[in-house]
Amino acid sequence: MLYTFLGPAGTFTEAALLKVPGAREAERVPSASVPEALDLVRSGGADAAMVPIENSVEGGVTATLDAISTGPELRIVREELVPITFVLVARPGTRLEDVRRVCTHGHAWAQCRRWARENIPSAEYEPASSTAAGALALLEASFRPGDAAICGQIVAEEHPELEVLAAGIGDNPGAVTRFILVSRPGPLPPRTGADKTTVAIPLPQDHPGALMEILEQFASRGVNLSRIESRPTGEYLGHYFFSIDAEGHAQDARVADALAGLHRLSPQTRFLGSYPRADGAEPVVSPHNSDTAFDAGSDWVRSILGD
Ligand SMILES: O=C(O)C(=O)C[C@]1(C(=O)O)C=C[C@@H](O)C=C1
Repeated sequence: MLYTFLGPAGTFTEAALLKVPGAREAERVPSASVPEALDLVRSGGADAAMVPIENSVEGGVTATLDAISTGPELRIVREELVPITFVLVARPGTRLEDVRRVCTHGHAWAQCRRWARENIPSAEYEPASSTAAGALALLEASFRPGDAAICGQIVAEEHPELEVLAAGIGDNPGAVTRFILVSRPGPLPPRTGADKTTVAIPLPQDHPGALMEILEQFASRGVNLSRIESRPTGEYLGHYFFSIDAEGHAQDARVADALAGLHRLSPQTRFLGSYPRADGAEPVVSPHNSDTAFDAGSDWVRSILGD
């Protein structure tokens, strides 16, 4: 297996990848951005990519939601949850009161905003493609005195040339980011009973009540949703798709039936995968939405038709 991930080494995404059994021993190639990681999988340059999808404080990672929902098809085969804690690093000799510019990933900055306002009020934010990329920029020629970065502790441990000015600087101590492992389409990971299914559903145009009808496909089959977000398709103003995580596997009859309903409503619906939940939580399924009940319903209809 050859894995890629949002790099460079030391990102939270790499920490998520290292949780995958066998990934520590496998070949791992960092990518500079989420679209680059996914394109490397599409082109066959990597077998799978680990990318962030959702943070408990800052919400969806739009770069991922957009890049997996357009272009050649990909499939999510696994998810990982990583607790997020941040440190502020700088070149040795920099004091907290000297910090004028903080380079980091947008999601990291958003999670440390309150701390930054209170502790480094004159610091400006400089976007980086990842937390580790922001920290490594401190070692480059573009460095200016007063520069600092927000990253994970691991980056500071790997780079003694950087000093930790403050630790535990996240505004929400329980912050967690969810990451997905993405492959080219292939056999689905087997159903475990504690699974998730992800879909991207373009909202049909000139169809009053379309969103309600989409949600009804899940509700009427007792399928719980764990995430729903709207994103512009980019085609024209006002055209959106919904990115949805539902509890269950496409091999569950209630989920399969909901998917068929979605396709009827919005034929461009994209199936993005059924995969085991990282927290192992099993959904509560009422008896009338069980596989047995769906089978009994189909058998009954077949008997009416004389099949
Ligand atoms: O920059 C990193 O270290 C990442 O892995 C990306 C990312 C994100 O996209 O949210 C992951 C977790 C943290 O919330 C901050 C940044």
